[in-house]
Amino acid sequence: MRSVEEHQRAVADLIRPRPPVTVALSDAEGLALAADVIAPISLPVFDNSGMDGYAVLADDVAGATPDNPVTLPVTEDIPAGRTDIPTLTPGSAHRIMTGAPVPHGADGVIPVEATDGGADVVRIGAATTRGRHIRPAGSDVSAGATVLRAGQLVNAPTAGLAAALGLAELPVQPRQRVLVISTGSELVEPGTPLAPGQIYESNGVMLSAAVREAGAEVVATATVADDTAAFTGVLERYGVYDGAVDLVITSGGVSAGAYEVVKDVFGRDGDQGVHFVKVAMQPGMPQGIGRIGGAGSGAAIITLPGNPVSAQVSFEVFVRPALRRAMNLPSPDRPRRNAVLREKLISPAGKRQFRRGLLDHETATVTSYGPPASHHLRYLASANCLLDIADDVTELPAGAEVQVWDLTGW
Ligand SMILES: Nc1nc2c(c(=O)[nH]1)N[C@H]1C(S)=C(S)[C@@H](COP(=O)(O)OP(=O)(O)OC[C@H]3O[C@@H](n4cnc5c(N)ncnc54)[C@H](O)[C@@H]3O)O[C@H]1N2
Ligand code: MOO
Repeated sequence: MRSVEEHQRAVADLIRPRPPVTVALSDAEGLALAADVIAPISLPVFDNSGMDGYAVLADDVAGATPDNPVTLPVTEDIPAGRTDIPTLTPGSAHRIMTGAPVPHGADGVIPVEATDGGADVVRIGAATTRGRHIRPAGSDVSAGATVLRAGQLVNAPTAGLAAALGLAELPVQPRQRVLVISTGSELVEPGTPLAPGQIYESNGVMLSAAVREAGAEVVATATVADDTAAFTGVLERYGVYDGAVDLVITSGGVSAGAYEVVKDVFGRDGDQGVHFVKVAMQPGMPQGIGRIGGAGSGAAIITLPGNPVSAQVSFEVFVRPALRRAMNLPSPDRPRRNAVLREKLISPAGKRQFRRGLLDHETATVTSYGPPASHHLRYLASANCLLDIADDVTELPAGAEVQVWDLTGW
């Protein structure tokens, strides 16, 4: 059996970054920048007012106080968006709005609150200093400066900065394109009646959500019966052989039964580029890994076990970190921390066990949540961590320190 670390490395090697692309700003959100961003213009673009008020010459209002105001004629009105820039003649004021270009010759702005707000003539009850309430061109960003670095995540403020600089597109590390396939003749779509022996398909929904949460794109979520032709038909339909998919994630059909469609399609001995291995972990022992169409080319494929908890835990342990690394996204691994176990726990010898848990962040204590068997999806659904129990540990007493993976963290 291979170790969890060995399989993690194999999956990380398999899922390779796509070449960078340039995309519209709205499509760049949540992706890593693939290159530094150089400011094409300065910010602010022009000297502009930081206040609604009156542009003046500081010398003209020297000594003005509420009891001893200075009265000036208002010779221009400058709303934001005015594109001609007037010149202030000494001894006059221009009414100006926040963000509007400061007229040539003005060196200060008096906020409207310190005036009587006059439209033709204004009484100004405060002095000002040179540059007061004027935001100089280039005081935030100088044209030519490197404002964002390759690898930085495009988030709300970075997207905002790019837009402020007039950039409609950004170079990014694109999302991995993932096709999720659930296998099993017993599976029925939620919302339709169940016949005896049938169950509702849940892995596809769950793994697709996990793919998107990891920052990747779901090309499609398909369900196929245990039928090799149906399976390869799905690969063809969604362009797996045509370069439209980077990674195929399957669930089910990889254990030791008579109808193991995934093993039947790719062969059990690895000669078709997909290797079926046992990983010393619980849940998630039967795994498959390879490339459809041969080692060097084609889409990557990870075949996850069908038991729902096995599938989701395997995704957390192997696929999520590799996907995020390939997209250069931050925190590919869930945050890990030590917590004190609140009750005794047993674990199988020779397997690294990932138990579902409830972590109390404040007290750094953890309780195991639900039984270890891999069909107990209910407990995983409300767990907030995985307890990571080493393969040589068979029993942990209450009060023991245990490593947990914080599923609420990034
Ligand atoms: N003789 C052996 N039997 C099994 C072994 C073994 O080593 N020898 N391994 C067990 C372990 S561990 C696991 S995990 C499972 C993995 O089996 P498969 O990957 O082949 O999965 P299936 O048999 O197709 O399904 C297992 C279980 O999960 C349900 N399932 C599958 N897909 C879905 C889905 N999309 N939505 C909801 N539920 C799904 C399926 O109905 C089964 O109950 O094998 C053990 N057996
Ligand atoms: O590996 Mo299976 O996941 O134990 O149930």
